[in-house]
Amino acid sequence: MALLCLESECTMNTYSPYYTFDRKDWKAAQEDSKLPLTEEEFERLKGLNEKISLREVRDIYLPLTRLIHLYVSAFQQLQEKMNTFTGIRAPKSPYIIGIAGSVAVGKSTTARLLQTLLSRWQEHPRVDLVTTDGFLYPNRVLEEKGIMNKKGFPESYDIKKLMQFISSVKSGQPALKAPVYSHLAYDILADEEQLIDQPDILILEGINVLQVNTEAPVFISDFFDFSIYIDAEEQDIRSWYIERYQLLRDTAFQDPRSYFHKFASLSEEEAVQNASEIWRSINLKNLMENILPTKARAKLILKKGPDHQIQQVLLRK
Ligand SMILES: Nc1ncnc2c1ncn2[C@@H]1O[C@H](COP(=O)(O)OP(=O)(O)O)[C@@H](O)[C@H]1O
Ligand SMILES: CC(C)(COP(=O)(O)O)[C@@H](O)C(=O)NCCC(=O)O
Repeated sequence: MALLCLESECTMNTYSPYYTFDRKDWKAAQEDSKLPLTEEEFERLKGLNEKISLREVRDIYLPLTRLIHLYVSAFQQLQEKMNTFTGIRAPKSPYIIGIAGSVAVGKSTTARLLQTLLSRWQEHPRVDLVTTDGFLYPNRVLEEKGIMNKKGFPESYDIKKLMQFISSVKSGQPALKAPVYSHLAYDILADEEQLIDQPDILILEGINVLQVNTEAPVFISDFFDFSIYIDAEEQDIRSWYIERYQLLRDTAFQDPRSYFHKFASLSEEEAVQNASEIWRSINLKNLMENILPTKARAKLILKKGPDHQIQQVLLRK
């Protein structure tokens, strides 16, 4: 059975650079209607984010991982052929997937979902996930630079360090270490590292991964084999940001170690006001100036509706 619908069945403009699928077309990409996930596996996925619906996993994310699996298999076969052609037994180079989009659009949920689903294939069981927040400058440096209110903007990242890291991963280097950011501490954790040791697939997730800089000779995305931009209407993302902030106020902010502990006792109304202000002055500005302009650079765009359901999938030809 065809994995993707025929051109005539798809909502497709023949001369668009994208194949455009609505939910129905995308769903048709499934091999059969039953979910090839065990109860236990689905429970594990629910553990990633209890708001994810089984229907969404079955209709959208499973077909998506099947598609990515095709790309990874082709990549792995090409690597083997190249090794035969060159006679060089080069270290195995991981398949790298970038996931971009606004703060609060659902990048980390999607990344964790894809990590879990992609690792079910025996051809690529080792799927690592790195988030670019680990490459933010520590608060001390951001304060010195006077850009504490610019967290997430291009200048707040140690981009050289991120370039060095992604280039080493792609070269197949073993035992690499990625720095770790804590949302609780709102800072880099100086005494923690994430070990990345020649995975089959590396997912790099972050608001900045498709950004380009006219002064740099190479960009992060030059190392990507596949890239995804998660898209949604601004007012929807804004309300997801505020909802998440309210949830954090009731949970993580209650922890005295939390950077935002001072906001734990805010009233409902004050919390909404505070979150709206952070959204307006930092995250919305960053979305408009630096994130949204990178959308067209992605291989695949997932367009979400107000309930987080994917309404449209655009795949670059
Ligand atoms: N597929 C989804 N279904 C339901 N809720 C979701 C989904 N993806 C994300 N969310 C919710 O949206 C908010 C932002 O998601 P998150 O993955 O943390 O975003 P990001 O990593 O882009 O900041 C969270 O509250 C999360 O629970
Ligand atoms: C840490 C972030 C910059 C996201 O980083 P990413 O992993 O996408 O590189 C963002 O979640 C953030 O904290 N922004 C600052 C404004 C705010 O507190 O929402």
